[in-house]
Amino acid sequence: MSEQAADVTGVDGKRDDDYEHHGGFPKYEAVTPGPDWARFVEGMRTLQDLAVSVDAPDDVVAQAADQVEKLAAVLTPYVVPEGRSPAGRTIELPGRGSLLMPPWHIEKFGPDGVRSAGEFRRYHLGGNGAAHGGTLPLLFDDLMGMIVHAYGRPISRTAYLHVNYRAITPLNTPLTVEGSVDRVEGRKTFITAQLKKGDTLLADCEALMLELLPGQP
Ligand SMILES: CCCCCCCCCCCC(=O)SCCNC(=O)CCNC(=O)[C@H](O)C(C)(C)COP(=O)(O)OP(=O)(O)OC[C@H]1O[C@@H](n2cnc3c(N)ncnc32)[C@H](O)[C@@H]1OP(=O)(O)O
Repeated sequence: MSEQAADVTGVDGKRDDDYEHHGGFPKYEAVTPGPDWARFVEGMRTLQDLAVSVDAPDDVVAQAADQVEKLAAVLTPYVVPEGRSPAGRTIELPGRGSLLMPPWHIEKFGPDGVRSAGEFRRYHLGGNGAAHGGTLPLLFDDLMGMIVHAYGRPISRTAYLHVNYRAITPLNTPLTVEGSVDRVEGRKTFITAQLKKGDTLLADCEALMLELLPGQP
């Protein structure tokens, strides 16, 4: 697994020297894991989809439960502290290789904004074929974190996230989410973003990201 420092170049092209010691936030570095990590994550995503969509006979569920317990036993010895797993740090994988994140891939990442594209899957079902309303703030919040980072701002946390649901967000349909910094006022970074299906606006979001003070968690 190779590690590379995250790009913390600011909008003016200068490195933000405060970046490394802002707040009490752990330092994350992008990684390129071994060849089977992508297959493992995608397999786990398929399992997540199946876990919320099957109605199997008891003996099949028992078989599946046995295998899940065996898999957990294989992996448990390798648990590491936050920031050391490839999950969430594998930039080239959908959802950065984290099962928490919807499996979307980053299409644009820079000081002028971040765009990512992907689909919500069966795992993300809310009701009547639409994505669960809580999955949209998850998508937006993660995007806000990337936008503030790509803009070269010091580590910041979401103070608020205001989501307007404008139309039903379908599953298994290509979508895009894109946002950028509107303005910076001291510790405050104001960001807006939109979720779209083609040209159709599904949801928009405004967030305030607050730069952490030294030692803030
Ligand atoms: C390689 C991969 C990259 C990876 C890059 C990784 C990036 C990580 C991104 C993580 C994003 C997240 O999801 S974070 C998780 C969700 N967020 C959280 O859990 C945050 C919980 N809240 C907090 O910790 C705190 O409230 C803070 C740190 C946000 C703010 O506390 P504070 O520092 O004491 O600030 P405080 O004095 O209250 O406020 C400062 C100023 O902001 C204003 N303010 C504060 N909160 C609000 C609010 N909700 N709405 C309006 N205004 C507000 C105040 O009025 C004040 O304005 P004035 O009087 O100065 O004008």
